[in-house]
Amino acid sequence: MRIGIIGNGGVGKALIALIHEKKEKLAKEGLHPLLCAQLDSTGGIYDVEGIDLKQLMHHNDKKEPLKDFPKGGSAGLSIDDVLEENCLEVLIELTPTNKETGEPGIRYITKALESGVHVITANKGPVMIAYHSLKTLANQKKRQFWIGCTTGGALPAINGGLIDLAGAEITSITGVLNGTTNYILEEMKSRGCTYLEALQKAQKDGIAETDPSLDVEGWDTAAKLLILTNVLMDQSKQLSDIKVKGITEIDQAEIGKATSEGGKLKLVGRTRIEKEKILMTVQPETLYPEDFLFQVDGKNKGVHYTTDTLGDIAILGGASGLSAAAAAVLRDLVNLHRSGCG
Ligand SMILES: NC(=O)C1=CN([C@@H]2O[C@H](COP(=O)(O)OP(=O)(O)OC[C@H]3O[C@@H](n4cnc5c(N)ncnc54)[C@H](OP(=O)(O)O)[C@@H]3O)[C@@H](O)[C@H]2O)C=CC1
Ligand SMILES: N[C@@H](CC=O)C(=O)O
Repeated sequence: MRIGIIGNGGVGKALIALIHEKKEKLAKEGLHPLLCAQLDSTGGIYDVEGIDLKQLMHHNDKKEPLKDFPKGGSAGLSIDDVLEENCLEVLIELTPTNKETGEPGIRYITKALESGVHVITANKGPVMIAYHSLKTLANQKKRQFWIGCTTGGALPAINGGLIDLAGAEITSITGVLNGTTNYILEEMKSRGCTYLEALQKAQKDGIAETDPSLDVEGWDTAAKLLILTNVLMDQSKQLSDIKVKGITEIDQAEIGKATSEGGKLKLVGRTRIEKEKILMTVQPETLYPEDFLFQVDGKNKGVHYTTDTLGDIAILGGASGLSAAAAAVLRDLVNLHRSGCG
């Protein structure tokens, strides 16, 4: 399977390492990913014979830009240059999330699908802004569009909803969907860290967004809630339809109050139907032991669906992390292969 990757940040580098590490396991099910192209914002590498992953990992360890890779590296290499070669079967899109425009992700995904290339993305921007049109384009082109990493990385929230809740109507979605804020709140509670110390730790571990205000102001949770709602409840909501409050004003006193009441403060996203209207909120809430998501601690996340025919379904775990996010992208690649494509 000839693949290309756009983005060589935390997730991109972890994905290269994971594909290399899992080579034999993947080969056992007939999947042989051949990385033919990788791009960042300054250029990239194109090699139709397949980029040597070990050499690329070494290059990444030295923090050298892709354009300086000895075989096939060039400044200014673009997605158009790569797609013109007609070589790729799958494009993996890993550029930063832009919640206002969805760019550059929307542009890259559109170009790839138009060229008949399957797409996997971890980038929430294009999915929250243009999921239905991108999915329609993918269907028209008989190509696949996988988004399993966009709603909590390793947490199988969206694929679980799409595949395992098929045929049921989802009547509400509740999620603790952001590992960074969950981790910050727990560090503040259990270690008495300040908000800023805990945020710096999350940034050091690579789980905070490139722009961490997306995490702490609640926008990452809102983006994931929006994707789950639009995709699983067939809605066309926008970010502006969600009432969003983050954790930036939470202090030790509020955390202490929740603890003394036997609860835990968490950043919770909710979609529910009231009087036939969809209501969506993201805000800090105190959860109690009887809540499905009470046990979601540390960098973990969780989602709770109520449905008409399948009852209550909760999915918990999937701690945020670069390798975990890369593994969620690989999961989509394996499922794409299992579906008979590539
Ligand atoms: N980190 C995590 O745990 C998770 C991340 N995600 C999502 O995955 C995506 C990638 O995350 P992450 O790897 O952490 O992000 P990083 O910021 O670490 O990396 C982003 C990469 O995209 C490249 N890039 C930026 N703009 C462009 C452009 N216009 N054209 C080509 N390449 C570009 C950057 O290149 P350069 O270095 O040259 O600027 C960089 O290599 C994001 O959308 C994020 O929301 C999803 C789940 C979990
Ligand atoms: N910043 C996010 C990473 C994955 O989406 C998080 O903290 O969960």
